[in-house]
Amino acid sequence: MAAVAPTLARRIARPGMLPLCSRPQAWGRAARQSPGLPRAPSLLLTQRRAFSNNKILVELDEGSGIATMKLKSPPVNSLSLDFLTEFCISLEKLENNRGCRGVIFTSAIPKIFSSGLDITEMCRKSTEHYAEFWRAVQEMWLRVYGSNMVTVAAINGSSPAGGCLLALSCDYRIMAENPKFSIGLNEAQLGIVAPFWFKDTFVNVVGHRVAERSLQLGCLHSAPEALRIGLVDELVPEEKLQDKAAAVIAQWLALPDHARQLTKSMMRKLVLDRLVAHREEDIQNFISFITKESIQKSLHMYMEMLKKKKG
Ligand SMILES: CCCCCCCCCCC/C=C/C(=O)SCCNC(=O)CCNC(=O)[C@H](O)C(C)(C)COP(=O)(O)OP(=O)(O)OC[C@H]1O[C@@H](n2cnc3c(N)ncnc32)[C@H](O)[C@@H]1OP(=O)(O)O
Repeated sequence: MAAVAPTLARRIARPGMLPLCSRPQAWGRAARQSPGLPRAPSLLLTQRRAFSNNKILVELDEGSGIATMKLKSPPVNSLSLDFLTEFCISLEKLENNRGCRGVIFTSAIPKIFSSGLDITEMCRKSTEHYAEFWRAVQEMWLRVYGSNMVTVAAINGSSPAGGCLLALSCDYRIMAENPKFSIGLNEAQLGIVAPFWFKDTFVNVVGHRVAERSLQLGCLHSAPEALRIGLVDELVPEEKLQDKAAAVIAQWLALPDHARQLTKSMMRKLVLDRLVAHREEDIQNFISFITKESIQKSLHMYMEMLKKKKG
């Protein structure tokens, strides 16, 4: 962990402190600026503001109000505690900026959107570490799924498990039309189980039957198959992905914010409230599950398999 990171991590994870997501988000937050006429972002003569931390590059186009969060944590954008902490801090900055109305999540790493939760964070660590890590995973989901902003995933690479969850939590998913890229909640293949809020998010996107089959088999779907089952909304050539994402956001932002935000809140509130109400219990469930010797063995074997595949 980088020198500064434990402090950042504690900001999110310290018990007794208000978690960041306790601020009202899609439910009960004032509407953002009035949208005005829809404008194509590329036609605007506007100022771009950029900020970054170690793992995420953020660029905000102040004219269109659209930000891009580029995940940049080599080799595979795995969602480590440090990464999740930096992600939530960057997203909070955008949430607090009333000029920012939409966010595109994409990757700066070729061929990989995100490889999901960092498996090493779940192997042979202390109970305190597991609690801190899992709270950060919850925080990422609560923030993205509950965001007032329009969120679009521009999926420019493979996106298993936690990477898929990030995409599923957005309002719209556009994937590069490369059949080698895959996406899905493949937890079962690792011998682990997607928690109820991963499952609920998935069901809300693809429906119960498709989700059940896909989750039980731990499927990773190729980009064309992901489109067919509704896991992503459209496929575009990779070079057009960012422009398409900006165009989609501009279209969504053309509607009055309060109507869109209240509708989003109505659609997502039940699922969000369920985790908020059972957050500590969910952390305890994670710890009981992940500390089982059989689960640790499964994760170890999976990591070995990844290494063998390489060499
Ligand atoms: C009763 C119910 C209770 C429920 C309680 C909860 C239970 C727990 C729930 C946990 C939910 C978990 C969610 C997850 O996200 S688990 C992670 C799933 N991710 C994967 O399966 C992806 C694995 N990775 C890959 O398939 C490939 O790496 C990938 C396609 C992403 C890239 O392939 P590529 O060939 O380009 O790169 P390499 O495979 O060589 O990988 C490079 C190095 O990166 C390491 N790596 C890859 N993925 C991860 C990862 N997710 N975490 C940590 N490290 C990762 C890989 O080992 C290589 O490392 P080395 O260079 O050191 O060998």
